[in-house]
Amino acid sequence: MIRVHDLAKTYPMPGGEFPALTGVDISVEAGEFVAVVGRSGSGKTTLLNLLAGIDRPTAGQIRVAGIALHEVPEARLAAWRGRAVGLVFQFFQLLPTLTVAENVMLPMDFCGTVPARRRRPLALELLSRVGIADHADKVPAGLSGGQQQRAAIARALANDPPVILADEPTGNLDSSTAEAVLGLFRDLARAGKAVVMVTHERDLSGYADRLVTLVDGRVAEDVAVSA
Ligand SMILES: Nc1ncnc2c1ncn2[C@@H]1O[C@H](COP(=O)(O)OP(=O)(O)OP(=O)(O)O)[C@@H](O)[C@H]1O
Repeated sequence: MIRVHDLAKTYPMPGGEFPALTGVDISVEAGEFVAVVGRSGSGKTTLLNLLAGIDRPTAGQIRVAGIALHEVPEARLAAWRGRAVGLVFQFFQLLPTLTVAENVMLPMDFCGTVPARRRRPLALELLSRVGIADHADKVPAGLSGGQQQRAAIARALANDPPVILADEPTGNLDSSTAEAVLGLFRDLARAGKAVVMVTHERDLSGYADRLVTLVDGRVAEDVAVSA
């Protein structure tokens, strides 16, 4: 589902180019949950943004959900992303003036893949899947942090994308809520999604399948997580 080969990303800096990623090789299959760890500045968010087609690589190959992101024109990326990738962020990024159900329906409205009359029932189904159907008609501010992250995960699933990318999704949650969210990602992988999560969580056993460690923009380690 994800194939990255010899990927590089440099950022222009006053003194020259800064190499944020160099020679990165990573593969993620459907049904796999891969955690990406590394110190601040090691390139984790840069990698996730490249996988999401939010940013473009400087060099190398990056194939995600059937498309070669290093080749495809920028204009096609937004439509591709809406169907192929579900994004989850540390601070949830729910729209505060919409209800939780309306937030989940937004990607459906944007892509038009779900017929209009099916959107709310599907949003309620997804909210029930993440355990917060009772909160569908509240605005996000009326929910706890963990509940807001569940809502954001439901939104990421709106168009049934094969790939879920999460950037520190537990970074703003207490430890028991964080474990529940990790469990949701594990279950999504078991249901066939390819899940890549940037994280500072230390103990991923029982959740992630693989741990990729970035050091200074390079893959220092790519190992199975022991159960
Ligand atoms: N737009 C940019 N312009 C210049 N340098 C950047 C830009 N974005 C990131 N960088 C640099 O690239 C490196 C990698 O950044 P990145 O945000 O990917 O790291 P990270 O591992 O996600 O860090 P953190 O854990 O703090 O979020 C850092 O040194 C950062 O300063």
